[in-house]
Amino acid sequence: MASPQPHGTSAEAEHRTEHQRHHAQHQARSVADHAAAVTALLEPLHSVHRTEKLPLADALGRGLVADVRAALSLPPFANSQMDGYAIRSVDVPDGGAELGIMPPVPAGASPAPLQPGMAAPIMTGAMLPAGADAVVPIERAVPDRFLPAAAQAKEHATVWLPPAAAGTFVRAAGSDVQAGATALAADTFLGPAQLGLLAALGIPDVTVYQAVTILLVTTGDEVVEPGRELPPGKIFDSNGTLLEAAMKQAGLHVRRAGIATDNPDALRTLLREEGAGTDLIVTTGGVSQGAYEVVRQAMADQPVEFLHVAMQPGGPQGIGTFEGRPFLGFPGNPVSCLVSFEMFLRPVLAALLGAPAPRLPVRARLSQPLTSPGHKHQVRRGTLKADGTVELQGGESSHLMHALAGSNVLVHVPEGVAVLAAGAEVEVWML
Ligand SMILES: Nc1nc2c(c(=O)[nH]1)N[C@H]1C(S)=C(S)[C@@H](COP(=O)(O)OP(=O)(O)OC[C@H]3O[C@@H](n4cnc5c(N)ncnc54)[C@H](O)[C@@H]3O)O[C@H]1N2
Ligand code: MOO
Repeated sequence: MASPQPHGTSAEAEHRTEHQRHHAQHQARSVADHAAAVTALLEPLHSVHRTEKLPLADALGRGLVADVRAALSLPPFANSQMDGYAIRSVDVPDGGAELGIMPPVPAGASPAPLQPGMAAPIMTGAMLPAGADAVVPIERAVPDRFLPAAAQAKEHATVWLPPAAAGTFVRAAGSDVQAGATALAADTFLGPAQLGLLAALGIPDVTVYQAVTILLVTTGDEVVEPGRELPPGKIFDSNGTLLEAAMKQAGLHVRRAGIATDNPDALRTLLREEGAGTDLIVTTGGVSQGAYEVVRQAMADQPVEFLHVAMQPGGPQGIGTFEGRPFLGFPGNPVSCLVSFEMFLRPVLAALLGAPAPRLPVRARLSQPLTSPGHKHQVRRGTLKADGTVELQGGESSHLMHALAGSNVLVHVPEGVAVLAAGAEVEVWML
């Protein structure tokens, strides 16, 4: 957390030194406080006016708007967990018993009640006949094969079965979910398992939050589209592809507007024209202290704040609205902009709209020591191994795209921690 702003009477404030004033102005905002600011900016997206009803398969990766109650129990009826014989457990004493055989019960049938002293051949998933309370798997029966229909049709066909306690290999009605229970809570992320549950409950479509549409603009006179010629002093645009892919993978809709040059008027025109109909503008670059900070310049007359978050990488950030449209200005370094997305945009949208899914935080042990600026939350990149150790990839610098590409986790070193030894436990987020 950021240290509290100095306060006191205005007379006391006047006595503050120039240095103190300068320091207060440049005090970094904590990660939590910036996440709260991003939440406040995007809160309007959490609205009943931004929901839609979709067939299940189209709702993959969205957030559920309201609780879903189970209209039926799952399983809806007691059924067999094995191919075998349905019995009344009291009919088979400890030493086993020879029982008469009733007509078989295939899955999908609604069987007649089980007569006392009889066994019904039953298939996995088939409804247990009334009166039956246990199933003996076919391989424990003698004979251990189902009789052919003709033999079974013969009168007095019998099978020897060992005893089975009541409930053996029976899947009780409602053992998964009870009718009337909350099957899924509002804001649940809808992955395959959640959609599968809705299907199991017989629900064909579901009300979800609309996908967020983002205008993504990368900036910089030095940045060239991949595939073009690379003049001296220029670099290829990696941020555009990196963030577009991250956003798409998170289920967001992305509109790319090419690369904006370091001309603020051109950038304003582009944001105005391309931003129409989008929920959020995200830019990369042009937010720090340089002489040609195009994003800062383009936002000069807009309610946009440029500040420093106590985080490395991803320290310089812009936040506000451009002509009323929510705006986030991520820093230009590739790792910085991805970390900004993972630290702010993904978790804030996940909390507001149930999607995208938040990153899975796990505890891991460092395989080597590290140092971190104690006054910042550091985000390193690493490889989580099967033995629960994490190996850092590359240093802390935010231009290390190759090291990022070799990583599968973000490694968190919280504010206040300056040194960690090999073997120290850290939180990592699975990418
Ligand atoms: N005097 C200061 N200088 C810098 C500070 C600071 O606090 N004081 N902060 C540094 C940090 S930290 C970062 S992060 C960057 C952020 O700078 P900008 O957001 O203004 O970004 P640029 O200057 O435009 O670019 C930074 C870096 O990233 C490269 N870049 C930019 N766009 C792309 C792209 N689309 N694809 C690939 N690489 C890109 C760019 O060439 C620069 O190397 O500022 C530091 N400076
Ligand atoms: O925030 Mo900058 O991202 O440290 O490199």
